[in-house]
Amino acid sequence: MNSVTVRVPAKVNLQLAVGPLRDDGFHDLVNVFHAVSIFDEVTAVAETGMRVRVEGESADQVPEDADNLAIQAALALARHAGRTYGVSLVIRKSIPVAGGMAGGSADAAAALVACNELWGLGLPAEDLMEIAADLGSDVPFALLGGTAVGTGRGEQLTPLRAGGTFHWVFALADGGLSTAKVYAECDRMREAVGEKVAWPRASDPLLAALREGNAKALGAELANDLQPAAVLLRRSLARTLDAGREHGALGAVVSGSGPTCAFLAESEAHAAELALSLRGAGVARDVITAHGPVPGPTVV
Ligand SMILES: C[C@](O)(CO)[C@H](O)COP(=O)(O)OP(=O)(O)OC[C@H]1O[C@@H](n2ccc(N)nc2=O)[C@H](O)[C@@H]1O
Ligand SMILES: Nc1ncnc2c1ncn2[C@@H]1O[C@H](COP(=O)(O)OP(=O)(O)OP(=O)(O)O)[C@@H](O)[C@H]1O
Repeated sequence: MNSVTVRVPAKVNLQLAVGPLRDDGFHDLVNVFHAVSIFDEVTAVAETGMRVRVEGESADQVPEDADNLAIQAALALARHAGRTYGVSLVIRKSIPVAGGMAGGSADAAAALVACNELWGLGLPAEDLMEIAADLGSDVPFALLGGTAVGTGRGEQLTPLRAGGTFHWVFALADGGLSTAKVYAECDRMREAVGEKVAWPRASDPLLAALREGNAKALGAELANDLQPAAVLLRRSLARTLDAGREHGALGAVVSGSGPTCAFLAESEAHAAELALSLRGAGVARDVITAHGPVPGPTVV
């Protein structure tokens, strides 16, 4: 085989409970991940050396050198296998860049799956998971897909069964937000009010709503501890979230470190209607609909 293409979804965080800052610079989390139907595609072609090219949505904002997470994933996999391998990666982006939807992590997960196949390594999922955790906190979930709760820095995963399909609307913003800066702002805001940071706990009502496939209950439980920091760094998000609520979203939340805002709808038709209203309200660069949960990286 000299070419493998993998399709990989974005994520939204249904609950992001941020605990205390650890000595290693990360925070302990309860992170309820949910993979949604916005996909990047990564094609790996056998070649000597390693290179990456990025096409599509905001491609100019993604590095095409060793900073690209997909190339880092390929290098880490080759190192793990103890051999020198070559690959040329082409990434077709649809997941918003630096949008809080783990686009870079998705590309890294897709590159692991594609290169494992291309190089005929046949490494088991556990090995890929280990490599993924070293690449970034969101990469293990990007490899898993579906719905799962992440603890530790988000890399220790327990899959969850969702009792149905949920329909989403995403409001994309102009420009991204740095994940590290949003976490730092969250710490600063907590310190400023002398908040004692509690150990993060999963929300039982949220997990019940997920199990039951109850969109109304899930909408009411969506929660993100990074949201106040993201809104402070990007004031316009307050208006975007308000617009979604005013137009009938069951729930409105910033996705991860933002600036993408996620709105839960009652049905596919309701999502289409809500998307139309949000476009009309002029509160986003673009508005797209999607559903979840969807499976993780898939060879196409
Ligand atoms: C905001 C989320 O996307 C929610 O899923 C993730 O927590 C971020 O995951 P990620 O982008 O894979 O982040 P990483 O590449 O692992 O870390 C980037 C930076 O985010 C901060 N970070 C990340 C994860 C975590 N549990 N605590 C943190 O404080 C740290 O400053 C870290 O240096
Ligand atoms: N393959 C990639 N796709 C997108 N960004 C990448 C990639 N590789 C490296 N990057 C860099 O990583 C930064 C963050 O990109 P990404 O799209 O993963 O952010 P994010 O969706 O906010 O991440 P998260 O939700 O995991 O915090 C970008 O600004 C870009 O410079």
